[in-house]
Amino acid sequence: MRCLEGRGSNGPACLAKFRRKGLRFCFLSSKSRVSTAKRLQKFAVAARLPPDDRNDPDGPKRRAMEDELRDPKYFLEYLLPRPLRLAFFGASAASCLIATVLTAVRLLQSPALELADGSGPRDLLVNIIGLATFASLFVYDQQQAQARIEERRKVREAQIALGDRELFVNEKGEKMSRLKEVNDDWIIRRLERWGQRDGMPFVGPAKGAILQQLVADKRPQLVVEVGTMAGYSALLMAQVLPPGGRVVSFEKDLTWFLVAKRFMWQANQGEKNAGLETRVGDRVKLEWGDAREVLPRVLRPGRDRINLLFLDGTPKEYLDYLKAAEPFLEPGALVVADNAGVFGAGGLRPYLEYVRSSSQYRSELVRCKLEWREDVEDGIEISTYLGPGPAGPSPITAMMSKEAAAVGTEGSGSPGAAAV
Ligand SMILES: C[S@@+](CC[C@H](N)C(=O)[O-])C[C@H]1O[C@@H](n2cnc3c(N)ncnc32)[C@H](O)[C@@H]1O
Repeated sequence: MRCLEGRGSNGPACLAKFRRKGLRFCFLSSKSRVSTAKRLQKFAVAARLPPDDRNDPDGPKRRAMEDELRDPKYFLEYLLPRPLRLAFFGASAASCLIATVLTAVRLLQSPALELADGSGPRDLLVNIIGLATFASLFVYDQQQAQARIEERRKVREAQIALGDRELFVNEKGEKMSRLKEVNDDWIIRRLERWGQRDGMPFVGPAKGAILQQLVADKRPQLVVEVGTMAGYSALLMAQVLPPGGRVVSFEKDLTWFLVAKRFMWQANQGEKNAGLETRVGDRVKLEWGDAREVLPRVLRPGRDRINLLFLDGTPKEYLDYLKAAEPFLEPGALVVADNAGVFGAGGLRPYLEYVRSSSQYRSELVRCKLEWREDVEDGIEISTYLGPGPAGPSPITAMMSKEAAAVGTEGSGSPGAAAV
């Protein structure tokens, strides 16, 4: 916990100290076995992000730096090399030009014949359109590249000013700059700054601390997450996994999927440079697609047993995610649903009714604040999967659950075994 509280000025020193002692992550104390909602809530309050970014005179520079991380063009650039794009546009424009000239020459040589059968003018038009299209794409790409070069220059300057980038002289004596060794903590701090500034729906440090504590206690071999976004929660969970553990995270939005891929890659660099064999980013496997369809295809029946399922996608789909993942849940697995407070009476209602009334789950709400907001109450629903039982809740249980929700007694879920 000291480690989390010290994320501001003394955070790196604190983390280095823990690492020297061979600890991957450290919480308040080893005897802190967090099992009750109250304890988890206390934990969340203590882990709040220090106000190191508020009234920051370097704010504009930080924004310039982080804009790099938000622009999807950069992620496409990262995956699709520009030389290939230019070669394709250039070659296509050149072949259209050649075809245009050849068709024009043919038309000039035998105008009567070509005009009679109609193919000459049509070919000429098609080739001219192709030429115009590919030439425009070529020029547009060049212009975009110039704009990006300029933008990157500004980003580099901002990174140097903020200490994220260092200057060095290469073998040829040229002055160069490079990003400092980055690792998972660096990425997490960056994402927290971004999240706080723009109110991004990352799980945030307070709920993130609860999540980490659950993972640290549960020691899961397989964590499945629905809703990766930039990979903030996936990285947090990966940091505290036991040896051999992995996180499989599903994201349906391609841009976010690529963003998260890049962050996972970056998160590995510090550890790679330090010569470490196992890296936090490697423990996260990202899957692109709607989790409702992709999850049952990606996990192997009988082999992949989920020990912790974290749901943070579209609220009204939570029940579908759970149903898709249920055949893979290990008895005793934890199912953690974010935003059970803010969406408890809305999109999450069918999900909450299900886990609170089903005999297959024991469920409770851990109240906490919404990420980045001290004035908005939220909560995480933590349900324990008890194993396959009778199909679905009894009508009485379902009715009691509905009544309880109607009078606003949302909270400790009814242990299904007692209710049936
Ligand atoms: C609240 S954000 C997740 C934040 C992330 N867990 C974190 O704390 O950093 C929700 C994400 O879920 C994704 N999503 C929504 N519905 C999904 C689905 N059916 N399958 C996979 N991803 C989904 C969205 O594209 C979005 O990126």
